[in-house]
Amino acid sequence: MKAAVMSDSFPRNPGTPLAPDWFEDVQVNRSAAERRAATVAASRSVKKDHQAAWLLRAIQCIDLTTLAGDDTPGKVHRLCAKARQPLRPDLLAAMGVADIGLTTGAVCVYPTMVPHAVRALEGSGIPVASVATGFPAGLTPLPLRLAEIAYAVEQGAAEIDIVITREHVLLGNWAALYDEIAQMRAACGAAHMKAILATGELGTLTNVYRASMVAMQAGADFIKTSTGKEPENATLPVSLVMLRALRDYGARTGYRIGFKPAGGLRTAKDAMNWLALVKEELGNDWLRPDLFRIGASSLLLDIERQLEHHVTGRYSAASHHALS
Ligand SMILES: O=C[C@H](O)COP(=O)(O)O
Repeated sequence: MKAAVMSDSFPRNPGTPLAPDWFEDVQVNRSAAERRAATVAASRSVKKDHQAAWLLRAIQCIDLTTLAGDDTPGKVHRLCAKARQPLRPDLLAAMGVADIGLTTGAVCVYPTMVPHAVRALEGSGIPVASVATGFPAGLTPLPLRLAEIAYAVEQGAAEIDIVITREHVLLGNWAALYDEIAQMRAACGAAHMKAILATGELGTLTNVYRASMVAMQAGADFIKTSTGKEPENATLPVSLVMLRALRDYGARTGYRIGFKPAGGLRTAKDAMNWLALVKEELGNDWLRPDLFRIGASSLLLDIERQLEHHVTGRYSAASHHALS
């Protein structure tokens, strides 16, 4: 099946041999990370038109997601229609951006929903991302997890969001973690791989740094915080640690890795905080869909309401908006 692909505007991370000396001595100080994250959120002062421009950028970076047990082809079709046209044409016109072809960064679904999403997005250039590898817990045998990746790719997914075995991190079994992620990367082939660390289940920020580094050494194209199903999802301190890890990896190897916070990001203010954090840590260059995604099922709804308020001076009820 023909599918959109993530643009390869820079060389893809090939990975490195496992190098524990890049991370074993690292100890992350939680209160320092929390202080720094709070400073970035508090110092953010983007207003009016500038804020609208940032929210449009956030939309371009959303992986518009549905990962629910009651997903149906119809629901996926509606989600894809929203991905093609995330904002009402009158709002786009009022902001002077009717001609930019605004879409979300991708649509993210379960493997059996991939063909429906590929069909609904045909011709749009919007890639389909599929979770795989026994999402969300990842506790199925490795051959089945690899076969699931192959299935999703075969159905047309251009991006695969894998989950890691948390046990390997909690036991410090870096070789096992590296080996499974490297095999997953091989199974992805040309599809880009986002490695979900499920940071809410890794115990410490030091583990978050170490797991991030192993995932990148094993060839991850993106590192992603959460599945949206853990008790603690994306947080700013966790994201800060992951951004530092990918900055360190880039300094050592020259490769650029993408970052995807996901889970619990629901408000325009959340989107602004994460954009500000990425900008502060990595610069404006990183605020583009091939290096930054926000995984979210309901964030678009609030961004749409805020932009409507920006244009009209009024808020509409959430129920007036199509599925976001
Ligand atoms: O990968 C994306 C997440 O599953 C979305 O989580 P959310 O439903 O909390 O936005």
